[in-house]
Amino acid sequence: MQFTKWHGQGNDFVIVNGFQEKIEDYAQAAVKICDRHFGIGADGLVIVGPSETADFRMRIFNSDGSEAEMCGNVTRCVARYVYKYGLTDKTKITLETLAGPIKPELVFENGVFRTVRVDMGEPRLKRAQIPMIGEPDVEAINVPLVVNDRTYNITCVSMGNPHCVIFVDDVEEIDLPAIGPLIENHPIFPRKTNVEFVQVLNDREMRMRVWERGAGITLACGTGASATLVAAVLNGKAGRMATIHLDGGDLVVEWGNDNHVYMSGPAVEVFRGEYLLSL
Ligand SMILES: N[C@H](CCC[C@H](N)C(=O)O)C(=O)O
Repeated sequence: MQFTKWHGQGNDFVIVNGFQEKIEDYAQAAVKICDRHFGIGADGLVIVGPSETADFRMRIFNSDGSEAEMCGNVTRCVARYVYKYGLTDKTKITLETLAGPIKPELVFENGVFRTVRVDMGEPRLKRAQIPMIGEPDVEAINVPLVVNDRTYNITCVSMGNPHCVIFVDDVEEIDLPAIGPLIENHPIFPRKTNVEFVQVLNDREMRMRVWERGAGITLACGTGASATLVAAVLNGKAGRMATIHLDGGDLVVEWGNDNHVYMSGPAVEVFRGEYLLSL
């Protein structure tokens, strides 16, 4: 199976051309391919294939085999991938995802590629939309969640996938491997959740570390950065545009007056190759 390996600020993915490659069991393939010792190694497997409603359909599988509704970092990589490999000559594309249509745009300056800006769509804030248990039409903004006798004030935002955002004084003090999975798998989240710990530096900058649903600690999370900005605005902690400093690099996120969230950042192809194991 031919593949190409990309990353968005260190959040890395194997991208497969679904027009050419046929994979029987995506979940099983994701676990094998994402294994960093017995496989290629990645945070996720992404298949780009035909769509009846958009330019392409993008399916995202976490390294544990679970399918995610959306992934921000790989959306930037897919936009560059389809353009670079001649699957399209458009610089503004629409991707069909389980989170709805997502619109990345390749930004060039004087003919030189600069960045990818993604229309991530609108944030969903009602508990039923996250999803999380509780009054379905009520939002969860700065509400308490008790985990191991410690209370965390959480703000939940869906970007098509669920995010639990927690503001803290010092993100470096957070024992992410210990607390991340407890919140990811908390019974209040029927489809689990991604978990973001955020330290506000000023009203235009935040530091964020993430425990991702189905993948654990990653170096960056595009939907998580988007959810972080929205949560910060809702809590009066930042303006509607900010730089999110992640372990793997920075992402710039803006919550537009059209209620769409826009995320900008790089996309890098690291290598391409042929995967030989039977899937
Ligand atoms: N683990 C996430 C999917 C990948 C999201 C992240 N890598 C991003 O860049 O948005 C989930 O299960 O919702």
